[in-house]
Amino acid sequence: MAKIGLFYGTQTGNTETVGESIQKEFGGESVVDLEEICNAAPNDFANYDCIIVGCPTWNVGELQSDWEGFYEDLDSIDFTGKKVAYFGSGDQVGYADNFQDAMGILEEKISSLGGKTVGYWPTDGYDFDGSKAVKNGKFVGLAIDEDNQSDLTDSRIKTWVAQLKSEFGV
Ligand SMILES: Cc1cc2nc3c(=O)[nH]c(=O)nc-3n(C[C@H](O)[C@H](O)[C@H](O)COP(=O)(O)O)c2cc1C
Repeated sequence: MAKIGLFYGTQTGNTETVGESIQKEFGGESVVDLEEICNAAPNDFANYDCIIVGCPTWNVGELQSDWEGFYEDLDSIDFTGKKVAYFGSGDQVGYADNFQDAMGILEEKISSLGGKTVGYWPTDGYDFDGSKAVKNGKFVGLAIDEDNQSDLTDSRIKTWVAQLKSEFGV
C-alpha cells in the first residue's frame, strides 16, 4: 500500500488525468494509490494518513455526481489526524460565479470531520467572480482549469506537488 491515497471523481476525464499526473509527479504507484470515488468504500480512507481529494464542479456549483453520491458516506469516516489536500477542475470563464465550488464544499465537510487541510494555493493568475473554494484569500487546494488554461496545468501540478511533499512530509 502506498503512503498517500488519492480519491477522485470525474465526468469527462479531466480530473482523472490530473490525478494521474499528480501520482506521477509524486513518484508513481509506490507513493500514491489512485482510487475513483465511485469504486471506493468509506473504510478505504482509513488506510492513509495523507489523502488527496479531487473533484470537478458540475451543474453550476455542484459536486461531480459520484462525489455527490459519496457525500453522506463522508460522515462515517474519522479524519482526525489526517492531512487532506484538495484539487479541483473548473471553468473560470463559463462559470465565473461558481469557479471550483466543489473543492470548497468537500473541504468544508472534511475539515469539519477532523481533516487538516494542506496544499492551499494562491488565486493569482485566475480571473473569476466567486468561489466557495476561496478561504482567507487563497484556494483551499489546487485549481485546474483545462477549459481555459490547460497550458498552465503541468507547471501548476509540479509546483503544488513540491509544496505537498513538504507539507505531507514524504
Ligand atoms: C454543464 C456544466 C456545468 C459546469 N459547472 C461548473 C461550475 O459551476 N463551476 C466550474 O468551475 N466549472 C464548471 N464546469 C466546468 C467543468 O468543471 C470542467 O469542464 C472540468 O474540467 C470537468 O472535469 P471532469 O472532466 O473531470 O469532469 C461545468 C461544465 C459543464 C459542461
